[in-house]
Order: sequence, then structure tokens, then C-alpha cells
Amino acid sequence: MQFLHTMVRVSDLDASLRFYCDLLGLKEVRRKENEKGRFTLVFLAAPEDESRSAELKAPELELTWNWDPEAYTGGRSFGHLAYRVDDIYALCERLRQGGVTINRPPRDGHMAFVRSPDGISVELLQKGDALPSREPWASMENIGTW
Ligand SMILES: C[C@@H](O)C(=O)SC[C@H](NC(=O)CC[C@H](N)C(=O)O)C(=O)NCC(=O)O
Ligand code: NI
Repeated sequence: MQFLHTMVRVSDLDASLRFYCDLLGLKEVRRKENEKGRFTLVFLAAPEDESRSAELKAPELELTWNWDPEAYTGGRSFGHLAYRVDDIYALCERLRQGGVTINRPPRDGHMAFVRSPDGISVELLQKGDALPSREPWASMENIGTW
């Protein structure tokens, strides 16, 4: 058995691609439009996973955009998506400047939590071998609500 992907439903595909790709850094690897079902699937991969050979089938994030608006309620049991990052401070600063809610700033240089436009929690973990470039967050209080 092999883990393939996590699927999240998104209410605004453009806003979600801006968050997951332009700001967070994921890469779109393919998409499927379904005229009959009236939805679009967009598969995203982290850069290091995207470069893996095809037979390894890297883990992906599947964005589902239903063309007809739906209210996505519940789902409290879903926790978060987690990514290992090269420089947690630089990434959080880019996300913050892009208007993203930083729920848990990376004050310890190790872990941060941010939210997608639909409120999906994303955990960022600093790679162990790479020291964060700077610490603009050390004195900042928690931003956003937990
Ligand atoms: C391509 C493969 O990875 C899928 O997950 S397709 C699964 C399929 N998705 C849809 O029909 C998307 C539109 C639908 N309105 C929805 O919001 O799910 C599906 O069976 N989805 C049902 C589910 O519970 O995921
Ligand atoms: Ni799927």
C-alpha cells in the first residue's frame, strides 16, 4: 500500500492556487475538468516530491473545485497538511506579506501553522539541517486565533 494524496475541497480555485502555489510554493502537476460532474481537480506536489521519478508516485494534494458553490461545513476531525521547508522564517514572511493568517508564528525556528483561504490548517516544519535565515518572528505575539 502507498499513500497517494489528500483531497481538500476549495471554494475559490484561483485564491487557493495563489495560496498553495504562488505563496506556499507547491507545483501544479496536472488537472482534470469534469464537465458532466461540474468540477475541476487540480493536483499539486511539493517541489522535492515533483522531481521524484513517476513510478515512485510522489504524495500529492488534490484540490477539488465544485463549479456550483457549496457550503463546506463540519470536517472538524480533519487536522492539517504538513510540509518540511528549507527556511521557515523566510516562508512565513512571504506568506504573511501575501495576506495569509499565521496562526502559530515560527518563533522557535521549528514549527509554524498557517491557514488556507478555506481555513485548512497547514503545518510547516523546518528542515533539521538548514538554519533559518533570520528570526523576524521571535518577539511577535501569536497572530490570528488558534
Ligand atoms: C481523481 C481521484 O483522486 C478522485 O478523488 S475523484 C473522486 C470523486 N471526486 C469528485 O467527484 C469531485 C466532485 C464532487 N462533487 C466532490 O466534491 O467530491 C469522488 O468520488 N468524490 C467523493 C468524495 O467523497 O471524495
Ligand atoms: Ni482522490
